[in-house]
Amino acid sequence: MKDVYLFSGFLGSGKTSLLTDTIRQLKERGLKPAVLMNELGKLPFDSKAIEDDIPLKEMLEGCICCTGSEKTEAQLQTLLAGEDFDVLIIETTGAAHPVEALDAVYSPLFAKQLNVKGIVTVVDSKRWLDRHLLSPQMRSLFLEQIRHAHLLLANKMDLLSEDLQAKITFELQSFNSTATLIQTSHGKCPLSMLERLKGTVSEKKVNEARIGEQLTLSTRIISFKESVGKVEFEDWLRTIPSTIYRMKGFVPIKGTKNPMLFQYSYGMVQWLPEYVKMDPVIVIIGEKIADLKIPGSE
Ligand SMILES: Nc1nc2c(ncn2[C@@H]2O[C@H](COP(=O)(O)OP(=O)(O)OP(=O)(O)O)[C@@H](O)[C@H]2O)c(=O)[nH]1
Repeated sequence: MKDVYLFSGFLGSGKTSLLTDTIRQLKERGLKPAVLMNELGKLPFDSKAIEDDIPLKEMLEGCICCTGSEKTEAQLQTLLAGEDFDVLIIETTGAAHPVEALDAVYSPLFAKQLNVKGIVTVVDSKRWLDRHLLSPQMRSLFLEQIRHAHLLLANKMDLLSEDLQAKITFELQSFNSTATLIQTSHGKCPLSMLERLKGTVSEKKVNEARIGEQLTLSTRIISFKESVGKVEFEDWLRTIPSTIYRMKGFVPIKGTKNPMLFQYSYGMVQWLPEYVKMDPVIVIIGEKIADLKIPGSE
């Protein structure tokens, strides 16, 4: 399994700085990184920060979550098939919702090859202090990126007094008390902090940190043991909590030759026939998903 890190954070928060420093540390350890970068809101020279020997896929026309997951899947497949690497870093655009970016990475096609370690959100500490100046939509995105992080970097600490550094750390921690938080300048985060992330996916159990009502986004991969009736499955879908944000994969439906392609997002369901016999596996992304009983699975 290759470790995958998703770098999230508002525009200009320090993601590229984190990326270049992480690559340096990985190389020092003799590990080979690969990078998937999207260029929305970026200047083309951003990718020049990545040295030539690093496999790099850029998504110039848009962002990882809105160019369509097929495209991301294709990019990942090309990387997996054609490049030799140990660790994949995905730098999302500062305008991407981390749930959607995560969604693009969790294709059932390579669920068993990629070990998604988690979302690392870089917070522009000055912007945190000035968040009331953001539009409601942008503020909400900014807060979502922080809320869903598994590791939070309170960055640009060099620009703040000690009092403000303490204030921000306290505020961020109370906003997302499940993430590990570290103070950084210029995105300098020890590799060990990244490696310590437990990963968000497990076939058997779900890694879900729970403190009070605050939950971290988590993921489960479900393998089906037997075919299910379509009506039965759709009845079950009507019972699931609204904290299930996304499901996708291949469901073995009674009476069909191959498992059907299944997509679920925000209550919307889509079924498509599949002409190739794919593994009957779905990926679920959401909160409070540990106790879900899925028809047809164990
Ligand atoms: N003073 C200071 N400047 C920083 C720090 N981190 C990043 N910067 C600067 O902030 C600017 C944006 O940093 P990047 O690393 O490019 O941020 P980014 O999140 O990749 O930016 P986008 O790709 O545009 O979203 C650059 O000019 C960095 O040099 C920091 O900790 N302190």
